[in-house]
Amino acid sequence: PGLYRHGDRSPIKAYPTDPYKESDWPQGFGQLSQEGMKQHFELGQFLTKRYTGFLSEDYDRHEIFIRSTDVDRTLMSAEANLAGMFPPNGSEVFNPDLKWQPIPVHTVPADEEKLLSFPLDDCPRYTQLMNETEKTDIFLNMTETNKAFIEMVKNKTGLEKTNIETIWSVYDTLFCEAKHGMRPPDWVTSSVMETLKVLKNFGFQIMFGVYKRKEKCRLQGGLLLDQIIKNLSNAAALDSKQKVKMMVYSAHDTTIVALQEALNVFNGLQPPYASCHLFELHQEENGTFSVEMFYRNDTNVSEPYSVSLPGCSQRCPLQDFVNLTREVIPQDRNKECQI
Ligand SMILES: CCCNC(=O)[C@H](O)[C@@H](O)C(=O)O
Repeated sequence: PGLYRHGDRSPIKAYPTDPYKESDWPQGFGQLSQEGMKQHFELGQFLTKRYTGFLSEDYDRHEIFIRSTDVDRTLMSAEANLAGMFPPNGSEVFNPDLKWQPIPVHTVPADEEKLLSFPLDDCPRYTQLMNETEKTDIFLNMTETNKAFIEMVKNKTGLEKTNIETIWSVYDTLFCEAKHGMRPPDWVTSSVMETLKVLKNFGFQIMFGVYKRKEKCRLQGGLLLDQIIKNLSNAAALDSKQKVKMMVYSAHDTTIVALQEALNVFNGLQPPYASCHLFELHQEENGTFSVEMFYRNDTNVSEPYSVSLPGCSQRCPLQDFVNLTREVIPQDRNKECQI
């Protein structure tokens, strides 16, 4: 299975005093840019190259299944990714002037999405854990230390309330504008961006970690990890009818963070555009199965980073992988969410 974040996009929104408005973006807010399309086309080429010999050269609908959140930027990222993975050759060409073939991208309506959108907002116990997180020393120190800075951002941006979450949004908007050559207002110096970045990453760290990580993960990313483990176990089952060799999930930065915190391998940084977490199931000589994980978060290096589950070797026996992750897999999430 592979999980990736969509590619480069326009900001989700503007802050009140932002000189740039939705009309300054070719497709408006929250939309995949051509840079984002290229990023996923390239990731698709990487995946096909990496799995040459495992996946058939030609697209085979029995071998790969793609699911995306029902959001334009993730649906379009998956389409660009598949254009990179499976350009048609020979008999697959349906239009000689077009090196592209349609490949299904599955999804579910946003209000029914429970696998790929995090944090899920249907869990009172998780809300309680987040309220408790905001009372921890580490959170209070972070907000106290940056009190004047947050106040300055509030005044400059015209935001009614500023907290760690809304700071994420200001950083995101300024980051997207800078990436697309839009000059920031004078108050946005490089040190302001650096502090915003630290606070933004802190926002990701507290989302599923820092305080009661395991319980937060049981209620959030553990749902996705449970599904991935089921995919791996089915593939390893002797009588495996499952022909699907690769499950691909097209999602968001918070999806990757939720999953990586459940695995206790999160590096504390927002996953970059088109970053990709890979699980590979390998069969050993003796017939047993092992899981290897990789995280491709830097396209300047040719190979993705190996990622080890804490307490297990990089090539982790499937049974150990299941045992070591059991504590973040919810047994009865509805019950665990009640307060
Ligand atoms: C409220 C906006 C939430 N942000 C998103 O959905 C983005 O896709 C974000 O998750 C990302 O990966 O950029």
